[in-house]
Amino acid sequence: VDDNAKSSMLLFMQRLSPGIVRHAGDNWGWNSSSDPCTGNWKGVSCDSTLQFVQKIVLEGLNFSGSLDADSLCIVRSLGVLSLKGNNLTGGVPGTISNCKHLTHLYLSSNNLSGQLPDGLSELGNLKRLDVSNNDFSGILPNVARISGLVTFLAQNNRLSGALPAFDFANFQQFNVSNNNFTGPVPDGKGLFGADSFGGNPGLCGNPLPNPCPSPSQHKSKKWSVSRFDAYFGYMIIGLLVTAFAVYKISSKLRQKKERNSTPKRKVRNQDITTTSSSGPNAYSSTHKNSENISEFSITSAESGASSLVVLTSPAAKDLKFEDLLRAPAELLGRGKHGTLYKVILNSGLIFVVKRIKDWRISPEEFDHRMKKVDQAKHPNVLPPIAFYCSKQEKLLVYLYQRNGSLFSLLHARRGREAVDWASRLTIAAAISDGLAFMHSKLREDGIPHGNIKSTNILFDEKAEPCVSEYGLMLAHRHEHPNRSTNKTPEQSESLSDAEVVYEATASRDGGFKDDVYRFGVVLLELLTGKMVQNNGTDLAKWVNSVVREEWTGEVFDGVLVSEGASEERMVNVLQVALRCISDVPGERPNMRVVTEMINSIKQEEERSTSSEIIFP
Ligand SMILES: Nc1ncnc2c1ncn2[C@@H]1O[C@H](COP(=O)(O)OP(=O)(O)OP(=O)(O)O)[C@@H](O)[C@H]1O
Repeated sequence: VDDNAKSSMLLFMQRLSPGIVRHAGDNWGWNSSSDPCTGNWKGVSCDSTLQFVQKIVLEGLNFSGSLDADSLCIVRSLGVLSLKGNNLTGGVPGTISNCKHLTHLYLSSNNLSGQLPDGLSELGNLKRLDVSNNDFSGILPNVARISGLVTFLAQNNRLSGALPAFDFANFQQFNVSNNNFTGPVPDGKGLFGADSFGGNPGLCGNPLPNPCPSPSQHKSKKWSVSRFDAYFGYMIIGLLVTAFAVYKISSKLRQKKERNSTPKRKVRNQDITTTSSSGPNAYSSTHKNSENISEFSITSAESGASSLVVLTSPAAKDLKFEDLLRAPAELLGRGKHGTLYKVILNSGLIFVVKRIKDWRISPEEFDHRMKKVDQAKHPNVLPPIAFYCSKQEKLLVYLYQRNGSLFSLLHARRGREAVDWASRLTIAAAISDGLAFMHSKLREDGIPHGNIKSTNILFDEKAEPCVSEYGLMLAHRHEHPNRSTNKTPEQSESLSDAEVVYEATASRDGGFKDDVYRFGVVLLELLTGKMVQNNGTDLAKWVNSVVREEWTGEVFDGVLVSEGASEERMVNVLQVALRCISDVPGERPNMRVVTEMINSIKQEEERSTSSEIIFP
């Protein structure tokens, strides 16, 4: 066994049970002076040449450490790992995906916790996986995609979410009972009974006794939730209006004075018409023809008027705030930065409305940012359609994009073909082009994107990729770059991961460098096909460690490798990504340079594929 593998095994053992090597007797092996295959290391079995470790079986030994997959998976030949019946704690690291030759993984009856990593679903040779009797939670990675899996045991955990679409025809053992799974049981073809699925109150359908609700029942529930949200919005606005009316009557004089003393918005001379609404909210609306911008003022108890500002997109021509508020809203998601609703207007136009939370930005600055973003138009950047901003509430309207996001394209394929290399390269080039353009237009104003990630890369009606939510976050940090340095330690500790990344780069240029980092993570997602967690720091760390170990080939998505994508060009894109995710912001190239590099790789790809066409 080579020295590297041996020292990694020793490290793995040290983490599994700190001190065991020192305290166990001579019959234990596992020390640097002997060889794992010839030195009788406990639980280790090797191939017939005694050069490659094939099995590590350490069951019921009271080990109370953690599973160090980073070290273990350096033993490339490992096929079987069993750590059943110990007291291991912590999670299963995503780097378990590096144990490419694993066929049997037994981790049952420990105290392991956290989410099972997506890396498990990349173990394409796995036949038996047992994670039962632990404390795992969160959604299951799509282990159903491992075609040779014959055993999957995950009972007695706290796993949740929907079950992936397992093809039970191949299975010999299957059990997910006593978890928190929800939704329908995949078609079991009668092979597994209720004891394989029981104890999950949210699971339904055959072979469980509770049938699944029909789609119409489901819809009406969702509908009523979204209706509730819409009416809740009406109620708040209604209350504000009433409060304002009372306030107005009781202090007419004072209010008049206040209005006179409040600096007025500049209103151009042509234009103003006022209408009132008999809808659930009382509006007064003003319409400006100049610059194609309409403003609908909503009366509120706040200082000054707040308004729906409709921007220059032709899709927004006749958009009115009351239409938006009256239309049924369906909750699309609750992200870190707010809630997203899909709103279908009577006209058939479909919008999404983002209700932004906790953004300390003044209405004036918000107004300025959104108008600037609207003016800098690029085909690969989704323009905002309209916005509403008061002290309490910030709403941003975009056109609904029915072709989904890059995230769903890569990770929620639902039987679709995997995205090929040429398309990934095209997406990378288009997005970097859009970002480079926006950076050049908005650098002066200090408006970077702020939140680039694959869920914010959408495919428009022509299936062109475009980056959404440009300029949405972190504005206050650009305006006050020094604010971060005045933080107390307690304040600094309470920063989110995104803020920490940002804090590290806080300067006028910091947000743009932060965009480059996040774009680098998107490149890694395209190259590896892996999901991004923790703002991409995990993925970046993993890729860096694999590259350091000179197994660069291992980082690429298996489907790209089997498609025969050019390794040279994948490596070239990887090099761009690694520069983008440099820990030192000053070493990251700017988006213009990134675009040039990606476009030249794309051109090379196009040249080489066109020269592969053989003419008769
Ligand atoms: N204009 C749009 N059209 C269609 N789907 C959209 C649109 N904008 C966002 N989505 C999708 O809706 C879902 C929820 O979006 P949301 O922005 O709330 O989540 P997020 O991007 O994960 O979080 P956040 O932006 O707050 O960090 C995502 O899957 C996203 O791809």
